[in-house]
Formats: sequence, structure tokens, C-alpha cells
Amino acid sequence: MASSTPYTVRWGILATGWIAETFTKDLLTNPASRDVHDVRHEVVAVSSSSSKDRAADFIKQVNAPSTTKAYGSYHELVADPDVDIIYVATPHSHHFQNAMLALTAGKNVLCEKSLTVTAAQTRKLIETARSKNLFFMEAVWTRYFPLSIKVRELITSGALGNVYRTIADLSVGRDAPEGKIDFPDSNRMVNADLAGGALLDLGIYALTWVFQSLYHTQPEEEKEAPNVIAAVNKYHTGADETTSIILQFPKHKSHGIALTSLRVASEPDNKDTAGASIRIQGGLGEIQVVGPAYRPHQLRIITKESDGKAEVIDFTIPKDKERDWGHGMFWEADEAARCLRDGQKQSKTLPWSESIVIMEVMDETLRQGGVTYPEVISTDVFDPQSPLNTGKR
Ligand SMILES: NC(=O)C1=CN([C@@H]2O[C@H](COP(=O)(O)OP(=O)(O)OC[C@H]3O[C@@H](n4cnc5c(N)ncnc54)[C@H](OP(=O)(O)O)[C@@H]3O)[C@@H](O)[C@H]2O)C=CC1
Ligand SMILES: O=C1OC[C@@H](O)[C@H](O)[C@H]1O
Repeated sequence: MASSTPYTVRWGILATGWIAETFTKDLLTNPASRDVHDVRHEVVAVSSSSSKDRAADFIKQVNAPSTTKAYGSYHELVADPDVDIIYVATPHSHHFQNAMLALTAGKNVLCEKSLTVTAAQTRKLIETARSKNLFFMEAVWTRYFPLSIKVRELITSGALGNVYRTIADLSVGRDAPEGKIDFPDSNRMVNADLAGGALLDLGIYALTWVFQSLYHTQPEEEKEAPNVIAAVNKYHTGADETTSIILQFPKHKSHGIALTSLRVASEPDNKDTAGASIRIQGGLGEIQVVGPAYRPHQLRIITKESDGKAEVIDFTIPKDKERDWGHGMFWEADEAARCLRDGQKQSKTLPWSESIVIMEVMDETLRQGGVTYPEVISTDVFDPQSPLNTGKR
């Protein structure tokens, strides 16, 4: 018999930057505000590699319970016996070392995108999670949106016929005079020491739409790794600034076109007038996904049957009115909670095997573009005393 008591997950937050704040505020919303009643979340500890004070400020900033523990190091957080799962919210450069730190301490992990800098690092993390019987998931929040679920249902129901092509773009329009990009060179978006660049930060979302529509929705035995043809422009920091990828899935005769750029914008006026950022095209019609690829808000479904008329479905992100907050990251947290409750070590919506194939596509793209990152962030040898774990910058 199903229990009426929601299953509670106790979170530890590793790092205190922008996304850590956004995600933690989502964890603290009332699940009932999104009509979820089977799981709930507690934030029991927050760690900052900068200082314990920084962690304490963060706890106040997000209005977490006063019992939440503040730690001045990632090592202390992963050793806390009250924590069930660690949310890794550092820059991409740090994900491998930080997630290994947590897994080797026996903690389940939800790790921000891009999962790692290299596919070898992803494989190592997955081997570690498997050998320690722990839950591990890449935090591609968009996959858990009701909008994404609807898109996958439409594809698998055959509403579009065979899907032959997906075009997906996430570009942020930060071109600046004299060949510059409007981020300081030290910013994680362009800083090679922090695994900066368009592909790992934004291109992962364009690839998410290609994979959701052309790979994930295939029966298990039909899934195939694609051939990759990439064009990459590098910025003077060595990170990629504009990257375009053609993915060819030979068995299914389908193509994915994943686009990302720090210079041009997929939504120049943020008002949906530029058209859909994502088009999923089948023999019988197409789905247009409107809004930024990471947080889209509308579907337009145009099929031969509808005679060219679009069925438009709007999706709003529910807000917890008491906290005046709701960003949309809570759905991935709910997924992690249900996996922990049910003893599943990976999410069916983004299984380990798929994270590996996507990282392999990114590896190949960066190889073709001649983008390389420093050894300290691209090694797949775990070092608990790495500066990425100790915060010694
Ligand atoms: N899902 C989503 O929508 C989004 C996901 N992201 C992902 O989240 C991750 C973090 O991004 P974001 O929050 O924007 O980044 P921020 O720069 O805002 O925060 C990163 C945090 O990591 C910690 N950190 C540890 N070492 C370093 C270092 N050498 N340089 C900078 N920070 C360091 C710091 O926390 P402390 O000092 O407390 O240890 C810092 O506050 C990235 O992987 C990014 O791709 C980002 C934005 C949106
Ligand atoms: O994941 C992300 O989504 C939103 C973007 O603004 C941000 O750069 C990226 O990290």
C-alpha cells in the first residue's frame, strides 16, 4: 500500500554560486505548489570552499532553516552523516573531482551540467557510483519539465511519424567591440581554466534536445551513437565561442544540428519573435519548442493532419506563493528523491549510458575544434587534495 507520508531527502549543497542559490531556493519550495505529494526536500548543510561565513551567508540568503549547517570546506560536507545526497554546483572544471570526493565518501550525487570536462571523467564517475552502489545523476533540469515529457510522449506516440531532423540552438549574444566577448576573461563562461566555452556551458542544452528527440525516444536496442561533424571558432582564451555540430544517426537516417554561440543570440529580443529555438521535424509534422533551450515555455505542434495550423501549448513554471519562488529545478530534485526512495541508482530520463554518449560527442567536437583544457581539470585521476577539492585557488 502506498504511504501517505512523503519520502524526505536530506540535501548537502556543494558551492554557493548563482545556480546553487537558484536550486536551493527550489528545494525549499513546498512540493504541493507543483502538485507533488510523494517526496519532499530538506537542506541540511551547505559548504563553501571560500569560507564558513560564506556558507552561513548563503543559508540566510536562501532563507533556509536556521538548523542548516554551514561548512567552510567541501571535505566537511561530504563527511556529514546527516546528508543523503550532494548537489555539486561548482564550475564544470571542478565537477569530476568534487563528485568523486562525494562518491568516495559514500554520498549520492546530483551533479550540474556539463557533467565533466571529458568523457573519460564521466565514465570514471559512473564506474565509481556503480561500484559503491550509489545514485548519480547529471543535472540537466530541462529533461524533467512537463514540457519535455510532453515532447517525448508526442514523439514516441508517432504523432510526427519518423523524426528525421532536429535543429536546436542555444546562443546568448554577448558580442562586444574589437573582437571581444562581453565576459571578463576570468569569467567561467570563457576562462579555459574553468572549462569555459559555449559548448560545455550552453551547447549541452542544444545537444539535450537532439538526444531527447533522436536518441532517448528510440527503443533501447535501437539507440546508436552518432557520427559527429563539428565547426568550432575559438576565442583568444582558448575556449570555444561559436560551435556548430551535425550529428548523423545512420540507422535512423536522422540528423541533429546543435548550435551554440556566445556572439549571436538564439532569441535576440527575448520575445519569441525570432522563431522557435528548437524544431523537431518528422515525416508527418513538427514540434517547435519556444523559449530558451534550457527553460522553454511553449510548444507549437504542426502536423499534416492539422493542415498547417499550429496547436499551441503553454507551460508555466509553478511558484510557491508563500516563498514567491519557483524556477523549475525542483522537478529534477523530485526525480532524484524518487530514485533514492526506490533504490534506483540512475535516472531513466537521463541514464548513465546517455550521459556518456553525449560527453563523447562533446569530446569529439572539442577534438575537431582543437580545444584543449589544462591537465588539472581534464585528468581522470581522482585526487582528494586537488585544489579543485580544497579550494586553494
Ligand atoms: N542548470 C542550470 O540552469 C545552470 C547550471 N549552471 C551550472 O552550474 C555550475 C556553476 O555555475 P554558476 O553557479 O553560474 O557559477 P558561479 O561562478 O556563480 O558559482 C560557482 C561556485 O563554485 C565555487 N567555486 C569553487 N572554486 C571555484 C573557482 N575556482 N572559480 C569559481 N568558482 C569556484 C564557488 O563557491 P564556493 O566559493 O562557495 O565554494 C562559486 O560560487 C556550472 O557547471 C554551470 O554549467 C549554471 C547556471 C545555470
Ligand atoms: O545552464 C545554464 O543555463 C542558463 C545560462 O544562462 C547559463 O550560462 C548556463 O550555465
